[in-house]
Amino acid sequence: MMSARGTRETMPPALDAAATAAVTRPRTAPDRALLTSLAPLLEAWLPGRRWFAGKDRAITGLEPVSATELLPPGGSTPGLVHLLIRVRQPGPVTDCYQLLIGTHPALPPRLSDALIGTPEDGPLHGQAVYDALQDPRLCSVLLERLRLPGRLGPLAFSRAPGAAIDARLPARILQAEQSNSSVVYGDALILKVFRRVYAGVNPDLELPLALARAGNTNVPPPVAWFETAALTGEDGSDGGPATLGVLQPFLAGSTDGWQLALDSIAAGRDFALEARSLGRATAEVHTALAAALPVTVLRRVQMEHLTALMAERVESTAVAVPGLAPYRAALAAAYEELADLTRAGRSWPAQRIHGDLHLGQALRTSGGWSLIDFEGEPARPLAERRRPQPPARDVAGMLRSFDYASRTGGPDTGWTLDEQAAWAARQCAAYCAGYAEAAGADPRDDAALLRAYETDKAVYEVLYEARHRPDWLDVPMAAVRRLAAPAAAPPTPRD
Ligand SMILES: Nc1ncnc2c1ncn2[C@@H]1O[C@H](COP(=O)(O)OP(=O)(O)O)[C@@H](O)[C@H]1O
Ligand SMILES: O=P(O)(O)O[C@H]1O[C@H](CO)[C@@H](O[C@H]2O[C@H](CO)[C@@H](O)[C@H](O)[C@H]2O)[C@H](O)[C@H]1O
Repeated sequence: MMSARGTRETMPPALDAAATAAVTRPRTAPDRALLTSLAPLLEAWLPGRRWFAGKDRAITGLEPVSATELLPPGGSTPGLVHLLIRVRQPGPVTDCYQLLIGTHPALPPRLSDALIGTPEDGPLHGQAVYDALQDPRLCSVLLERLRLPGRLGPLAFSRAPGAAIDARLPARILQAEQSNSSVVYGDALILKVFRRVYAGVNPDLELPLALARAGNTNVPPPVAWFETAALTGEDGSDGGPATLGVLQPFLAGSTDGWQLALDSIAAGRDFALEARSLGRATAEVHTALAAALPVTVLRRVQMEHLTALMAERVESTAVAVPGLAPYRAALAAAYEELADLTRAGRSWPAQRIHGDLHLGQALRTSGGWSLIDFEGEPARPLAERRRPQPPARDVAGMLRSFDYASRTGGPDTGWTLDEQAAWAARQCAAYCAGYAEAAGADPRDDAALLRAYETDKAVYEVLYEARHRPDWLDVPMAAVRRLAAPAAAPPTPRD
């Protein structure tokens, strides 16, 4: 576990006496009475959250993992309780979720959208219980905790050496529906609070910390973070501490690559210079990760495992999205081609990578591109996400994103399908050329690997769109049709 550093400091004037008392008064035991009174409200509230992964299954029970007071609940002033709960649902694993629960004797109307409910009995009887991350005042309490490294019950707060945190920065909640919840403090810092929590260090802390220590500047360096003491693993084992949240610099004035790409399509501008520079930034991050963290070589056994996972994804997605079924065999051919190469003795270098790279994960500032959100594919077990993988997976993710941008922005501009494909091909070529400049190797030279990863990502997207944005389903389905007919789909073009 990363050790808590630093010493206690005097409290800033912005926090009141109640907050001062609470942050130094830990309460560690899971509070069953508290959860019992909250359970019916949470069971109704959780399925409506974008970050709740179990929307397709009924909740059969909630179990407390820990309940930690940050401000005493139940009184005449707002309270704040940090909760970790396991959500029981049919299926082999029970997910653990992080909730920050605000309590208020009379919830102000500005917080009405955050209301979870009002318990009819138990310790919070009559109090409004709400999502504390919607309340700037309670978000400030969390920032104050991060300013003061140390322990609070099972929670451990750490700060990067030399990092200064001004706890008076006003909090603003990012409203966009995301996999997690993020709070911006005064346009200077952003705190990502992980909602679904896994035993072990989250790559969204691990990789940016490793990159910061290696001097890489393409990723915002963690300023502070918090963890919980040993959490049981997904398989019931003792999985060790789990990362709960990461505070990092907010890149004010940045625009994400997705928006920039759509703007450039709408304005009829080319994006190739940006794509090229994004390719270079990706390669620089990969090079730094390979130097900072363990690397390996994937031989036959590992590649067979990898291609088996890809094939499994096709099968399970075809069950959930029947429109994919006719392409199953043709898609699997891309994975077979890789497996054939390994059987012939070919091996591939693997290293830690981003794992879910797309244009929305790239922020353009005046100083260049920054990459964010190193969590990897959120639905996969943490151990799998932390395994070294071929960097081509990230490259393929970005290539898919250029295809998405052209098919989303192109029709509004009146482009034909050929014009959309030509735009995407130009950006893919520029991105790969930029990558090659910085990495010394061109990802297009490994066409079988790139095609397998593009295929795997397109299949992932089919399920993602079917679940979250059915109107967008045809974007990855069009890619599936193209990738399933490789003779008609030329390899990624060169400049
Ligand atoms: N360092 C940052 N600076 C500016 N904006 C950021 C930063 N980190 C994240 N964001 C914004 O917050 C959004 C959510 O962050 P992300 O890490 O992708 O969270 P999630 O895991 O919930 O998808 C991003 O789409 C981006 O717009
Ligand atoms: O929430 P995350 O950023 O972790 O990623 C998920 O949501 C993305 C959509 O917001 C989704 O990305 C897909 O759509 C993008 C356009 O909205 C496109 O640029 C990506 O290439 C495409 O994969 C992502 O797959 C999903 O994991």
